[in-house]
Amino acid sequence: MERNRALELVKVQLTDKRYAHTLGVMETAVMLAKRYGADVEKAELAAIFHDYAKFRSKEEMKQILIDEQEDVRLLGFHHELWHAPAGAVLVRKEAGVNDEEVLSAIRWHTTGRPGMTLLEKIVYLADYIEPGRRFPGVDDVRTIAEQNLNDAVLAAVKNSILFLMGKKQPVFPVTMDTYNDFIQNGDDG
Ligand SMILES: Nc1ncnc2c1ncn2[C@@H]1O[C@H](COP(=O)(O)OP(=O)(O)O)[C@@H](O)[C@H]1O
Ligand SMILES: [Fe+2]
Repeated sequence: MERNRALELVKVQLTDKRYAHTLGVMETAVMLAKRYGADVEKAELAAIFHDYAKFRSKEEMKQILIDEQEDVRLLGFHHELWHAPAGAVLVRKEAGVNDEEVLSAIRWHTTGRPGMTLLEKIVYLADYIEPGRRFPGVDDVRTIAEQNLNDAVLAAVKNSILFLMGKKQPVFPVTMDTYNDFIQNGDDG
């Protein structure tokens, strides 16, 4: 799908602020794809659509997760986690995107997963470091992202886990599994 068409489809789904974030993720994902040899067009498309379902109702997202037999553990965690897998489903159904690599990068952009693909890492990291993001540690991750993709994704995963723990919030186990995967498998992860 052409970039402007994708942006048009996404813009109406989002608030202005979230759309601005999306543009930041798009630019960052394209930059990272060029740097690390990923498919630039797929990275751009996945980034544009990554938060497509962000403002859907809890009820709609929950029903999608049940219908599509997504990981049932998600239902026991914060609904913020639901927009990523629900988004992958809706982007296929409503926007007609059928590229599994693109859909998978949307699906895993919030939690990460063990054995992340290059495209999944790029979208996950772009979401974390896009220029509009301001949280403790993000500049360190930006610096690492200039050198080593796996190290940068690991740093982002670690920061996210520590951030949630700092607020005494539950951590979805797949993110812990992602952390362990990077630690145990290093550059193969
Ligand atoms: N493993 C996790 N367990 C629980 N909550 C998480 C986990 N990972 C991310 N979150 C929370 O989910 C929310 C959405 O994350 P994300 O999709 O990365 O950002 P965005 O707000 O840009 O959509 C964030 O508030 C984050 O704190
Ligand atoms: Fe998101």
